[in-house]
Amino acid sequence: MLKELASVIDRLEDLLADLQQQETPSPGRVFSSTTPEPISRLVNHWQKLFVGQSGPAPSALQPAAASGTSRWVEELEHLLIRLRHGHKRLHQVQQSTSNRLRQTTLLLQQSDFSPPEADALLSELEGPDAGHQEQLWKLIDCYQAALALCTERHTNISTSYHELRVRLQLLIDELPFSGDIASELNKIKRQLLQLVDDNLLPGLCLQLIELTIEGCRQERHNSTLFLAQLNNNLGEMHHHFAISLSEGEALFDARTHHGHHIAGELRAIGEHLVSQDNAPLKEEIELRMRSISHVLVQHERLQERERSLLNRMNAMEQQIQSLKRESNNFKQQLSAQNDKLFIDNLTQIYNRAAMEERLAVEYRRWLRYQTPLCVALLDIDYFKDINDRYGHLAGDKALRLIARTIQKSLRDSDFVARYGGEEFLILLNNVNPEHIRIPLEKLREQLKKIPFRFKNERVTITASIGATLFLQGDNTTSALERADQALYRAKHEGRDQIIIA
Ligand SMILES: Nc1nc2c(ncn2[C@@H]2O[C@H](COP(=O)(O)OP(=O)(O)OP(=O)(O)O)[C@@H](O)[C@H]2O)c(=O)[nH]1
Repeated sequence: MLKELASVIDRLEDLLADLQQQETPSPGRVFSSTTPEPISRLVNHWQKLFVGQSGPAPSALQPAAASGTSRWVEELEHLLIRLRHGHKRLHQVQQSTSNRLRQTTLLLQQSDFSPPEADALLSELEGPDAGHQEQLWKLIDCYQAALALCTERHTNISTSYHELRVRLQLLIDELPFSGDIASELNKIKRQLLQLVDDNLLPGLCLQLIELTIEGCRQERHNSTLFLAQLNNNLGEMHHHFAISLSEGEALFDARTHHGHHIAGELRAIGEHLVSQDNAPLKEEIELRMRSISHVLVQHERLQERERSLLNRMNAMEQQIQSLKRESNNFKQQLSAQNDKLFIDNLTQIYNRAAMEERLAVEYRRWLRYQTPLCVALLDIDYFKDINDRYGHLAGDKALRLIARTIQKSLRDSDFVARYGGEEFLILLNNVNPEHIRIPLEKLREQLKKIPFRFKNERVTITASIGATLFLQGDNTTSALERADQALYRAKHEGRDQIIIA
């Protein structure tokens, strides 16, 4: 992809150079607007003498494209700066990705658990520009953990099957793919939720790694296609432009030549008129007039060529417009993809990645201004029972409604993200430290009031909340840990309650 981007930049630079050259007034250019054009002066002169009209030269001789050119130059210069910047960033990302993946590869090669399919995947991973390296890295981590759990050859197992499944579900939510890849990922997620045999976990991890790589490949393919198309368009545009320029120059030369011819004829008429006033003079004039009308025919042909030149310039303008439309589409796709990176697939609220960013921002703000900041963890009570009794689809539906209710219950300036499977993180900024219980109680009550109905049964879902204010000397981890401990207490002291630590 870097290669294609580089050649797009090359083409744009060529085009820009040509446009800039054309923009500079020069007597040798057909569209120069400042230099009086010899041919238009001549035609004007000729019109005065023979047709009895004076005025500006025919419109085809006007510098029609001159004002448009400077606009193109500006736009192209702008585009070039952005492309060069993008090229540099892509290069840096590729470098860091390949370094990290090389480390991963080494790590996995050292493990004696990797089955033969893993080798094929590893060689894919070694490719220089695999995307989403963060998620791949985490998936490989999960894969290693799953293998360790299955073989039980590692004594210091810290991750349980349950935790691993929850981690994998979260990772799936973070993957920003759409279409077939997204539905395959959802299938795996469902399998994770219903998995009875934990020995199948390593296989599911491998499938996830494979899908992520495929997703990256598709993304790369789409970007490469776009760049190739852009490159083609620019190539075509450049071709038209080169033809237009050389045609313009040829036209100018031809016109100058014909201009001289007409001027010579006019001079000859003048000389004969002065020196003779008899019959042979009339004959001579007739002869010259025939010659002039021949030149006129040629002149009309030149005008036709000029019209076609203008048409070509119009085609170019349209191509630039379509190029702009394509670039805009691409930009929109990229920003949609970016949004997806921070939105949880199921609930459509912020995901954990977004939460990490926001928490860091709020923490820095708290350090600077010391306005009270509260972090709360909310976990749905006995959610496993909902899944077990009414099915995972019902569980999914409940999660969506719960997320929406939390969002509605809070102020716009507060922040909520899906922290884990049925766990949510809430940030309340600028709160009155004496009254942080009030909005959280209101939220707990509203969740309890949601009229869930599964299999015709009225079901009440409750939530436990652990919350804390950021205190002197805190960092994000220590505050989160305190909120987590508070949540743990809320669960163990009977659930459906709030503990503020
Ligand atoms: N339907 C559905 N279930 C999910 C999702 N993510 C996590 N879960 C389920 O949420 C349940 C969480 O169970 P536990 O961690 O045992 O907790 P719990 O049953 O809520 O019990 P307590 O938290 O102790 O009150 C598990 O059954 C997960 O499979 C999801 O995206 N959709």
